[in-house]
Amino acid sequence: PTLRIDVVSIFPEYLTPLRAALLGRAIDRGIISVDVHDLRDWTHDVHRGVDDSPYGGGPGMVMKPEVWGPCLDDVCPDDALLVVPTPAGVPFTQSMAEDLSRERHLVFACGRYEGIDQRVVDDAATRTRVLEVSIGDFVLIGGEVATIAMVEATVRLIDGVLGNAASHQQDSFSDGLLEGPSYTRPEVWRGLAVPAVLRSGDHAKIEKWRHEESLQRTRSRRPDLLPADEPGQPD
Ligand SMILES: Nc1nc2cc(Br)ccc2s1
Repeated sequence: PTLRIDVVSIFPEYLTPLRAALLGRAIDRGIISVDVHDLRDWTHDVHRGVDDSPYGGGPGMVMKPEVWGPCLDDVCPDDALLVVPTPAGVPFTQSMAEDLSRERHLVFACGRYEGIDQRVVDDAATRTRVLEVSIGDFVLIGGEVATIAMVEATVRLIDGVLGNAASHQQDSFSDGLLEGPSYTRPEVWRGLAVPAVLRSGDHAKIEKWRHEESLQRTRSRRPDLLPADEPGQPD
């Protein structure tokens, strides 16, 4: 395949959405491969324990290095890129998705609890490239949903995955602004009409109107995305 994806989780069934719809088709067509591993297969004890209390005290549990280490030894070769979703990670962006889509082999380590013993990442970093990545300023229960989001954002960029109808060429962040409103038939729905300009056939006017809508929406929802020369920049 163009891209090999391995995911490690204590809830492998959480990753089944990766086999549905367009991503499932990409697997069937051999564009990508997705293998999910149950971290508990690398436990040693009869209780298949994966976590323990945190040194220094505090709430919650930490995932054991003695389980994660051998797992990544088997699942993550040195030439792969290890991606560790965590609220404490660098922000995941479209640009990072583009970088990941050019990789040959991605390994996602899904943590739960308060996270994975830091020495697992530190040890892996002596052999391979490691990215600790956040998908947003909110805390999930584990890294699985973040992994699904990052895989979807990454795989859709690989040639052949999206039909050309759903091309990613005009992605909403392509000009750095938020996408404005979209409309389709009927022309009037529940008394609401489609903006007349969109039915004018005047493509220059339509393009101008759409850019203005994008700017207006970006000013109101994401002033941080505004280019320096646009009014409305946060101080
Ligand atoms: N936004 C995110 N929240 C979490 C929580 C855990 Br627990 C593991 C990974 C992530 S990524």
